[in-house]
Amino acid sequence: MSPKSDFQPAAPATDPASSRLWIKNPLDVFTANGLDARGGIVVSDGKIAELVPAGKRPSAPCHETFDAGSHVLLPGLINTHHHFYQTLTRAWGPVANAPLFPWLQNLYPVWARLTPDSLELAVKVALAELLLSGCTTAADHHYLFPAGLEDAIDVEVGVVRELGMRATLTRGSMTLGEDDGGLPPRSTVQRPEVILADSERLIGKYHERGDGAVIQIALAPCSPFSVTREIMAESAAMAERLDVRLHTHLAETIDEEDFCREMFGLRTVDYLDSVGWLGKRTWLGHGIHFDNDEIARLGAAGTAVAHCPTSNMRLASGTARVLELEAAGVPVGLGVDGSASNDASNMILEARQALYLQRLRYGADVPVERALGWATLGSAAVLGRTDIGQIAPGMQADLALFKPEGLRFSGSHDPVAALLLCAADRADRVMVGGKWRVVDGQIPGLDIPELIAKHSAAAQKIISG
Ligand SMILES: Nc1nc2[nH]c(O)nc2c(=O)[nH]1
Repeated sequence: MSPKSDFQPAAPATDPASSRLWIKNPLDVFTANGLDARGGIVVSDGKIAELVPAGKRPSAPCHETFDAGSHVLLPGLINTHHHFYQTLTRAWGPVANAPLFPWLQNLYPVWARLTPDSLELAVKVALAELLLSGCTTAADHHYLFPAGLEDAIDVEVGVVRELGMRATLTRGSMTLGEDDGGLPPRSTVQRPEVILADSERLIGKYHERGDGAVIQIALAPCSPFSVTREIMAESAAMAERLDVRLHTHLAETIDEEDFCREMFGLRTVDYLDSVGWLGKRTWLGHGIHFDNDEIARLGAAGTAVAHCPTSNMRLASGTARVLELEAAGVPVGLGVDGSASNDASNMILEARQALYLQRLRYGADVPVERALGWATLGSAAVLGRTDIGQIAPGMQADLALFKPEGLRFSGSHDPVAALLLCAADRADRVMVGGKWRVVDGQIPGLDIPELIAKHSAAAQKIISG
């Protein structure tokens, strides 16, 4: 039976500061902080104005109500690591069974054929998929800038704004080509001065600071085997000067660890330290192969980790030591990783994967709520944000509402646990900054069949050359 709802579709409020929406009496709620919001929450001016305890009403009148009696209410999920462009190369046969290095070596020449149009479609598919899975903020690591696609990040900004999400767009880079002992072909690397100039331009043009930021820019030399030490050090210096975050892949595979030893004579964390990256500004994609001493050093430095369980299983990269990282003080969030190594952009399913992978490592008493915590508050900390990732007064009204209904939920009891244990894969409603961006499981205004048709054609073209 569908719930009774007196929700009015998102017409712009005449006086947004005074308009109050009560998302009322959810079936269940996970606030990520232990606060009681079983009576619902009040949204006003794009933020969470009030939590309503069980059995109570809001402290002041509300102009609208949305009856959430059949919804589980979560903070909007936050994805900390992706490569949006890779939706064009999902489940590609030649690398379906390959580990990271050969996977990359086969894919680089394909990705070198990206164009502004194909990137735009790829980003739209990735973001639409994320949004429909309850994700409200996503970080992307874009590191391919072939001729004609110098404005890749500008293209991404346009799509993020169109879908009404938040994003941390990282200006990736590759400078260490095959000829110099790196992994990527020469055609995919850029000159450092080009990278640095574009990075500074993007920060000046798009980077928003403070609560409610929609677009943030971070600097992201790709990985130890694809960049020079110089671009790592220069990016760190720019990040310090312009006060933005730093992102890279680190400790993803044993091949990478071997590369660092052979190329730099260092283990990965020593390498990170040697280029000025061991600090609070930095979050690392994957972060799997650390020894005890390295975990302690990362924790002391406040360096964060984006845990990407599905990709790590798909590429057989290893299992991140998430509980030990957190115990040492490392902020940990979740990332779906690029769609060529996941191959889904689904944040609620990623939380399930994280739960199960970490249970395999640490035992069945890793709670469901801990995995939801990585996908919300943990991920917010990884991106350096204190205004999202939890349901609390003053936070941005970024929310994901799931309906545990249908065959896969039939017979389930605890609604929050059921989201992960019964494999919820689609949100019914998603709100970003007080605006509904998913309504009844759909993105208003987005023609998904048309998007799939265009995206599939672009995917075919990039593979065919
Ligand atoms: N999982 C991934 N790891 C990477 N390392 C690197 O240099 N690029 C990638 C990537 O795209 N995915």
